[in-house]
Amino acid sequence: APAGLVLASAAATLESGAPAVPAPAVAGFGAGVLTLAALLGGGLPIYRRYRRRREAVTAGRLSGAAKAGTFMTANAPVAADDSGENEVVQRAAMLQTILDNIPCAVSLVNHEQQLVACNEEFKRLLDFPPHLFAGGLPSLETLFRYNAARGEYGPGDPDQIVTDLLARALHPAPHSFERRRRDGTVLLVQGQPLPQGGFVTTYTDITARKRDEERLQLADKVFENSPEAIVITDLGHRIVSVNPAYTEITGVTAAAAQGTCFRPGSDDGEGAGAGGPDSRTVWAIVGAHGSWSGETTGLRCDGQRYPRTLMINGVRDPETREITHFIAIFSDITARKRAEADIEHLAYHDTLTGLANRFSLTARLQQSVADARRNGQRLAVMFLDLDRFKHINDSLGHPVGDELLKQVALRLRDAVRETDTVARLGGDEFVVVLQGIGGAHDVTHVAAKLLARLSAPYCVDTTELHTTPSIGISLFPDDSADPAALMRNADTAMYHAKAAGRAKFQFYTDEMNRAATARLDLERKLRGAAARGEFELWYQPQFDSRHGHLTGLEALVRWRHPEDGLIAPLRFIPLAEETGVIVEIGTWVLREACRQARQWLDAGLPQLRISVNLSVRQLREKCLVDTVSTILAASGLRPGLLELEITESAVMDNPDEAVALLQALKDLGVRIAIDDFGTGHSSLSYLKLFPLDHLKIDRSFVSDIEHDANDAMIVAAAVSLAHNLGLSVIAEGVESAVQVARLRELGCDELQGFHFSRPVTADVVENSLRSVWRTA
Ligand SMILES: Nc1nc2c(ncn2[C@@H]2O[C@H](COP(=O)(O)O[C@H]3[C@@H](O)[C@H](n4cnc5c(=O)[nH]c(N)nc54)O[C@@H]3COP(=O)(O)O)[C@@H](O)[C@H]2O)c(=O)[nH]1
Repeated sequence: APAGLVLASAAATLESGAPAVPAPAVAGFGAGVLTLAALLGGGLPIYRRYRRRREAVTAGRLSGAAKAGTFMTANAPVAADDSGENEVVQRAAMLQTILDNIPCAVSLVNHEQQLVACNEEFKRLLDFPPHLFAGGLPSLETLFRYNAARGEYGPGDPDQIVTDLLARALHPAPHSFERRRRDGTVLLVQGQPLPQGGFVTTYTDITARKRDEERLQLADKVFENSPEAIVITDLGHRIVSVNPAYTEITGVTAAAAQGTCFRPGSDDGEGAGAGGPDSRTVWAIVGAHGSWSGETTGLRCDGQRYPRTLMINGVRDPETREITHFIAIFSDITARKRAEADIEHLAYHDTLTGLANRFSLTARLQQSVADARRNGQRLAVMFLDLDRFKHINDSLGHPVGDELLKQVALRLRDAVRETDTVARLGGDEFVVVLQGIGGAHDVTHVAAKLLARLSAPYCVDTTELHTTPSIGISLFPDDSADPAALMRNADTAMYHAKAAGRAKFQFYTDEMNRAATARLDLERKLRGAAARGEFELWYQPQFDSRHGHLTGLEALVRWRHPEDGLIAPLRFIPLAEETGVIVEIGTWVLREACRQARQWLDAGLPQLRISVNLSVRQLREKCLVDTVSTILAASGLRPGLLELEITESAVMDNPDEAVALLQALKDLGVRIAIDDFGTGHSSLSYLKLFPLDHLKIDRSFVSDIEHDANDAMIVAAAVSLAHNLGLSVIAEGVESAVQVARLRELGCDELQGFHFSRPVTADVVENSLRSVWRTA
């Protein structure tokens, strides 16, 4: 401000002529002309010239605060033309105009913390309501309070905030900071102290700039931290910039990459089959269409190839819309490709052996049949099942079973051509599809080879294992032209190979098909037959060989089907064994035999031993001992009158378990007989351990005993063995008086067979018992 200029709080005071300017403001000035600045209207100082008069105050003129002996001062405006006031006013107006037109908000605060000037932008930008300015320019404190109350300075006690701000404003220092307002706008606040006290402050709306900066920072972060490689090239495809992911994927540093040509395609200098288009093609498409995306094969700096997904776009100048750069984004999809390959492998392969699974076998067989039809060739489907695999799995554990299956898979794969299909359907079932075969003879050759290779011993850990395959074979087009039927027919043939004694291969025939259909029909009827009450128990008497009296009855099941009539056990017992239905049937037999025996006793008929056959499947049932015990208790039959017949092969299959099981049954008080003795491979050491009562010599040794000296010797040896072990011996299948005599001579204790009686119904038994049933 020019020398002698003083700011007054209101021009009106100045122009009133009274003691206008507060003492401090005019201190040091005597009478004469002075220029005073008055704040008018918009808040900007208006400069006016005043002539000051000073008079001594006399007693008669005392007024207001003036005292006698002091001076009274009066200011009168000087005429404009005479003092150059025009120039000052013009400059002031110019200044206000400038303030109103500069693109930021401006405020001027004096040393008394009074807002003395501001522009319209100040009110607008800081969003001050008009009422704040209704009584002229507000004080700094008013503005601070208003702002603090509306949270402009952030959280905290508004009073405290205002106190702090006012204290700071008393000693203004140059400052510059950003203030983010509650509505999200960002102001750059810059303050500058004034030489005469107070300060001027500018407020610039930098919201857009900040947003741009933040966007740039974000873009920078994305660029730096993106897991995808980002490459920026110029129009000549030369690399301008790459991000760290690029270096990570390719092994090429940013410095080394810069200036080199970016190759987005699958470029293979040696012409090896890399996937995707080459770089020239990709750039040509980008040139024509502005962008390209797809999969290509990249090359790392160590020469290793990797699959990648890549996207290239042209970057356009926002104004000219001309492409100035290209940006390529790509990622290494090695892991994804590997996972996809694994998933695909899982979908089409058996996880244990790596062979084709059922799903892919079906697809491949369809394809093979189509090829064979087109080429006029033959094709063979071989269905393989491992004999005794279940036993190995159950007794040695699943890890051993799994290892065995893996070795079988390897042997199968090794034994056939690369073009043939080898699949595992699950469990121990395998299928081999032989393509382009000449005829049945070729297949016989392969089947014999498979039989031999798969029958050779296996070594799992340190255990030597033995298994053999049963193989069923069907031929295209001979047995069927339909892939599903070829599989079914091979399965049927395999079943027949098993039934024919295992370790065999068998071609499919029409008779097999008929038998398989009948078997399926029987199986369907068998399920639930016990619940429907279709079974009957018949009984065959057993006699003392010396005195001829009745010793017991063997209970034998019969199936009376409502449409098919009486079905013999040999037709349905093996099927019931295979399907597991035997457990349901066996339980019914046991319950019915005990009930009937007890009923005969209650009817006053002689006390008799009742024999019931137990199947292998029943022996495997965990609850067998409980079942027998419950049935005995329910019937009220004395346990000693029940004899359980267990075949020799059933106990010798797993003798260690059999010892424990037979002992548990024996502990119930029942008797135990070994059935079909001589047909299995009994170990003497085990026979000793089994808690047996009876040994039943198989009828195959009885049927020819009168002519075959070997049979007689076997029976003699069995009798001797049994007697030495303290067991009694019964011979079954006795059909003639000669056999009776011979068996008596050989020391058999009891006899059973058609010679005495065929199995008969319970009614017949009852009548016979009433008339004392004995041998002649
Ligand atoms: N698990 C069960 N198996 C049972 C049950 N009922 C029977 N079976 C078994 O079915 C097979 C055939 O039995 P079936 O047709 O009843 O034949 C028995 C006798 O009829 C027959 N037999 C008796 N004497 C003679 C004879 O002099 N000659 C001759 N050719 N056959 C004769 O032997 C069968 C009894 O055999 P076994 O049980 O070994 O004593 C048969 O294997 C039965 O075991 C059942 O309820 N559960």
